[in-house]
Amino acid sequence: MSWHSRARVQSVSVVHPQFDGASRGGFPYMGGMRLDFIKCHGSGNDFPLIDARFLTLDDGQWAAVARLMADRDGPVGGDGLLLLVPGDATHAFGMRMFNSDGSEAETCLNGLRCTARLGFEVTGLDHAPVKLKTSSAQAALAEAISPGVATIRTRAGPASTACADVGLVGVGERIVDAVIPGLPSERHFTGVAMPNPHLVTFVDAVDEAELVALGDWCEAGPALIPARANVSFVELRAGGLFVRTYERGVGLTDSCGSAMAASTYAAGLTGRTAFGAEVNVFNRGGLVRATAQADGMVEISGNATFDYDAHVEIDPDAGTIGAVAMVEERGKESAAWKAAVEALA
Ligand SMILES: N[C@@H](CCC[C@H](N)C(=O)O)C(=O)O
Repeated sequence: MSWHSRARVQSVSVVHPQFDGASRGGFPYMGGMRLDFIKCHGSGNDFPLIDARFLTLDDGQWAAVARLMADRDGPVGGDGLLLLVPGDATHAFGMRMFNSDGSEAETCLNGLRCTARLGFEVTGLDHAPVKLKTSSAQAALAEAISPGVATIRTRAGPASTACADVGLVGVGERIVDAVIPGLPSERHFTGVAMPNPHLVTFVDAVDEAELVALGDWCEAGPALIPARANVSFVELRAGGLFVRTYERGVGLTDSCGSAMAASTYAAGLTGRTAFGAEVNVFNRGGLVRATAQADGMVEISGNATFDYDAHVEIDPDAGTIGAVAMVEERGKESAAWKAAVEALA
């Protein structure tokens, strides 16, 4: 497949010696660093993606980089930051994901497709288990969902409905299609951990103002759900689901992969769709194809589009970011995804 060509592997150069593992720790911090990145998206969920396998920033610095690079009013913008990181004995590589508020998520399934694509490019593999923050997922190159669209299939799970996993406190063992006592909503929700926390409700029509109000309420980290949650309103549509998500640490997004996985699993669990059947999951950014199994495993096929390559000067300690220096626009890929979305409309 043309998109799998190993044409261009990003080299990430760090200008300041403090961020070179060899010289770290003894020098006063005098300035910033140059970070090379790929601006990518999965189903409209967009991120700067950095090959961080050889970088040694600490967690606080990565959180600062995420806030600077994913700031919608800043020079890059995105729903968060993706890092391709080293694997271990059983994973060829790994992924870390920071939300735009700097918090680190357990997973990001739209981001996983993009990160896996880069991981495949730098390792030459075409499938691999990928190490996530607290779990593992499978990823593989897949047949293009539309001409010219780089496509990755992922398998993640098992999804869990245990409140202890979802982070719901004081409401019993599980919430499946039920009112959640203490949540300011009369709707019936299903709590799902993918393993990041999701609250999913099926609605006749998405009311964005209501979704945002509820998402904002969860963002405050109330006693009911102190680690917060991603909240999704889901419509059953001919041929599939339409998912609208307020993401933890981000806000309203064009799409959220783990929310689409959680919604597909919740739809199967509540008999709205059949386990084992492939479902089209539509969102504001396009669509993915998802299959949930009764054992909680969820497979998703979708785009991993690289829009451009660039670099930026950043000083995470001072909280400053410079202008984006464009290296290469990947216009054909962006156009192929645009055409795919238009064909759906
Ligand atoms: N966009 C992601 C999910 C990102 C993490 C989420 N906001 C969280 O904090 O759990 C996806 O595609 O799954």
